[in-house]
Amino acid sequence: MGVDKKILVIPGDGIGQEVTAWGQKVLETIAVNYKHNFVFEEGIMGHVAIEATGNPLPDETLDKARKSDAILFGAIGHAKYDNDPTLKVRPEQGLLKIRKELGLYANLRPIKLFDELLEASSIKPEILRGADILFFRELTGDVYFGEKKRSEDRNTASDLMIYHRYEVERIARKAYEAARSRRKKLCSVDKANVLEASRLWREVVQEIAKEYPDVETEHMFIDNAAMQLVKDPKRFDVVLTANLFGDILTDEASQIAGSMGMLASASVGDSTGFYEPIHGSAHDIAGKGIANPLASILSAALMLDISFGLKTESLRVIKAVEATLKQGFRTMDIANKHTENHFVMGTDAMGAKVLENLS
Ligand SMILES: NC(=O)C1=CN([C@@H]2O[C@H](COP(=O)(O)OP(=O)(O)OC[C@H]3O[C@@H](n4cnc5c(N)ncnc54)[C@H](O)[C@@H]3O)[C@@H](O)[C@H]2O)C=CC1
Ligand SMILES: CC(C)CC(=O)C(=O)O
Ligand SMILES: [Mg+2]
Repeated sequence: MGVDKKILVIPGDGIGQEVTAWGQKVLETIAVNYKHNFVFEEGIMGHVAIEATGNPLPDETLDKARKSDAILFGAIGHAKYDNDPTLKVRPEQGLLKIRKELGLYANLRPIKLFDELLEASSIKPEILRGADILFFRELTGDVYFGEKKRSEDRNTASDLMIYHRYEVERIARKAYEAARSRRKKLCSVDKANVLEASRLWREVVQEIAKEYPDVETEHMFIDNAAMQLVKDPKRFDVVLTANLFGDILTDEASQIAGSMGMLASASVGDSTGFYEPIHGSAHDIAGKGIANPLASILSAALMLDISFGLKTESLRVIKAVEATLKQGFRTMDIANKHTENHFVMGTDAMGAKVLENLS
């Protein structure tokens, strides 16, 4: 028996538009192959929404999001805002607001290296082989949501780094539960030697750790973690961290998987699930048709598994990606200059190869 699901697709800006089309096509193909009924709606967010309505997250999009079983998101952002920090209405506000409004406090970012991409990374293969990390990045607190201030003379600015006990408790429990079904190791990353918000974080994680005596807990400072991640990525299993640290560490960790274009994510919490690549709208390559669509396709796989419980279908998508890589097909970001038998192609050709491997 197939399942009925309502999926909201928010392509957003830049390469978000280009790659999300392939995440959606993969979901459509899975629906046909496994006789599910997926109904798709589209919503706008980010720069495109500001241009159309003046609002980076129009009420209509938020409304559709609340009514959906899952959301497939691309990316937001536009060079115009990056180049002019004085602009008050910004694409990123849309993404932050939808995360907060939907209570998406846990952002899962799996870092899994496909063997075929061992040579694509800037890190040595012997350091990378076997690396498999699951990040739990807190997503609705921290400096992203604390009070922002600018003095009247505009010469002083501050962003409040704020955490409440309950926010740390709920994401810590989720991370520990995940660690239990993996290698039973959890590393909590903070800056408790300096920051009061991190001291609360560490205190709460130490308390929650007592509920999970079967999981080995380690606490690490963010600066050390950033170094250890590239020195010896295999030492990590589950990494639990705050919003800002998780944002930065996972971009770094994308090099373990070969490219930003390979990393998918799932944001979960109080209601619907939200699935997106970890990358942004990538102005430098937007509109050129060369972005890697695999992060969006792998985000669709996470949706099938986490929101719909369709593990077989999710694995089918991952296998199709693996098969595509095994056949030597590569987008520019994961091509190895030293290998002759790679076929370097654009977004649409790569997406089409994955679809072929799904059929
Ligand atoms: N979740 C989101 O919507 C995010 C939005 N942004 C926004 O995106 C805009 C650009 O930000 P950046 O700092 O440049 O980060 P970015 O993640 O967009 O790009 C960083 C680098 O990775 C490359 N890259 C990213 N995705 C790729 C893909 N699928 N295939 C091949 N290469 C890929 C880009 O070409 C660029 O060189 C900004 O406006 C920023 O605010 C940034 C990060 C996350
Ligand atoms: C653009 C930010 C709001 C978000 C970000 O960089 C991320 O979620 O990875
Ligand atoms: Mg980021």
